[in-house]
Amino acid sequence: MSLPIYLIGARGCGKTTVGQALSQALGYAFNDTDHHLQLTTQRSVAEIVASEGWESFRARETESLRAVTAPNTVIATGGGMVLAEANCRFMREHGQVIWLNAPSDVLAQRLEHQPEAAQRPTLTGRPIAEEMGDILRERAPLYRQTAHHEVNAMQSPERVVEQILQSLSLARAS
Ligand SMILES: Nc1ncnc2c1ncn2[C@@H]1O[C@H](COP(=O)(O)OP(=O)(O)OP(=O)(O)O)[C@@H](O)[C@H]1O
Ligand SMILES: O=C(O)C1=C[C@@H](O)[C@@H](O)[C@H](O)C1
Ligand SMILES: [Mg+2]
Repeated sequence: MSLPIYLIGARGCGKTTVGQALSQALGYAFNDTDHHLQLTTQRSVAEIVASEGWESFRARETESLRAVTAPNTVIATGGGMVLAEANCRFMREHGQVIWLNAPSDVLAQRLEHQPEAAQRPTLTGRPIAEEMGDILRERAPLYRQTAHHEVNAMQSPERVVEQILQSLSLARAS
């Protein structure tokens, strides 16, 4: 039995895309806190935020994190999972945490190409490039502190998977 692997990072860094590929490479299950929340509530992120507000969404995502945590599972987390210190502690204590790091202009470009507005309602009300700059300034220290390993998420998803596998086996050897 192996510990879960949590992928953390800002919107658009590839947690869902890379997480699915990583789970296949390892023969692990895959789960995603945003998808879990959608399935259990039958509502999108935008709908939950519109009816209950961000604070309620954040409480629900903490529950999702706990619900999807299982051995031999790759878990893609919501971009704001690190905002609650208890979530950061929980992930570090229960598994290996990987930060997929990419600069805000790359993230903004990906999100402009594939906005998925139901999954990603605006966080600040500002244009996407500015929003991602603000969000990364606020959250980069949290991603950095929480992660056991940081991986450059500007590479192809296949390459990101390889780098994660490398970090994990290096970690096991040390
Ligand atoms: N390494 C990559 N290179 C190029 N494009 C990528 C890469 N990873 C993801 N993408 C693209 O970026 C977009 C966002 O990816 P994805 O949904 O996996 O991000 P996410 O981190 O799960 O975002 P969220 O926090 O909103 O769930 C998608 O269109 C995806 O195809
Ligand atoms: O960055 C964020 O705060 C978010 C990212 C998404 O994964 C969703 O969890 C939600 O849209 C909030
Ligand atoms: Mg995702």
